[in-house]
Amino acid sequence: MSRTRIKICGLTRAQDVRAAVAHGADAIGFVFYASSPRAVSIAQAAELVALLPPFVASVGLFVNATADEVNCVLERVPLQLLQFHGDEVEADCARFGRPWIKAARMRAGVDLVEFASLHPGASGILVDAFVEGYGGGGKTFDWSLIPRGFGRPLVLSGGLDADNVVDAVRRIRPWAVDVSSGVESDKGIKDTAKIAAFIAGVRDADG
Ligand SMILES: O=C(O)c1ccccc1N[C@@H]1O[C@H](COP(=O)(O)O)[C@@H](O)[C@H]1O
Repeated sequence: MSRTRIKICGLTRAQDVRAAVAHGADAIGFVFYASSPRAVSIAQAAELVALLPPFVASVGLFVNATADEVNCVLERVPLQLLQFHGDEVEADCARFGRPWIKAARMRAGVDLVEFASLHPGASGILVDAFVEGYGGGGKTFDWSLIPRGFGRPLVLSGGLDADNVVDAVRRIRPWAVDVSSGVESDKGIKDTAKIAAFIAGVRDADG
């Protein structure tokens, strides 16, 4: 069984980037959504991305951004993966020539297979709880909405933390997990001990 990849999202400080990398994160997410308390400026993101060593991916999170807004970020920040977390359709996501993932906001009635079929070019489908403000709400959802044998790389997110991630990984066996609130002491401020415990939990579940 392959190792579950780990993305830590919503970083705003150099020490948090260093901590996530030191504890073994595979990817670091930067939020380019002005309404988020974790939003970073282009200049701030460029400085933080420069701290990443080889083989730790930089991910840019966007919510209903215009092409100009995304291109403006891409001109200054070397992002390896784009995460679209709003109401974007396939064409909105595919126009930048970069690998991308698409978030599904999960609640009763969402058909994940149908959702995924509408985003054939996505490298993976991220599942998050349906919350006001599009994401980063620290809220779990009913994991039984994820069909068995989903067939696309699945990124599990939404209210994960060190306490529930072991069970989540054992039950769902996602390609990757993504966490923001569950490793914070305050919005946008990560807690090194929580990052360490979260990553240890994933490794424990991987066995
Ligand atoms: O982090 C945010 O502020 C954010 C804002 C808007 C959309 C998505 C956002 N974050 C993503 O939300 C999920 C779940 O986060 P949490 O662990 O429940 O806080 C995750 O994929 C973040 O990347």
